[in-house]
Amino acid sequence: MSTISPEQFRAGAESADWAVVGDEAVATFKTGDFATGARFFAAVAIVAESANHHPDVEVRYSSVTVHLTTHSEGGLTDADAGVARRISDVAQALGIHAATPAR
Ligand SMILES: C[C@H](O)[C@H](O)[C@H]1CNC2=NC(N)=NC(=O)C2=N1
Repeated sequence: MSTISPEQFRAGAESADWAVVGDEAVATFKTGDFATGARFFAAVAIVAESANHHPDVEVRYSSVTVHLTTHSEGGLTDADAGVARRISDVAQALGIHAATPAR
């Protein structure tokens, strides 16, 4: 699997939640409290396991930040775009909004 451009990632992720920063895509979800963050992380983990593609996740009291990259390729791939789309879908289903990424 070869790496993709930021534009290709954004097209695949189909969501404005994500910013491309260097070799990774990052989104911060405003969960509001720790219990919601834990529930959201559990849903992210299910997505990651089913895709066999795992993000780095920071769970904080009122937000969860998700970092996606393909370690084996050293950059963004279609796997990252696909997992990003599914994570954004899960957030929407849980009523969780992303912070507007810095462009
Ligand atoms: C053996 C296993 O399939 C690989 O280690 C997978 C697991 N999850 C992964 N996740 C991410 N983000 N990058 C990878 O290269 C990767 N590789």
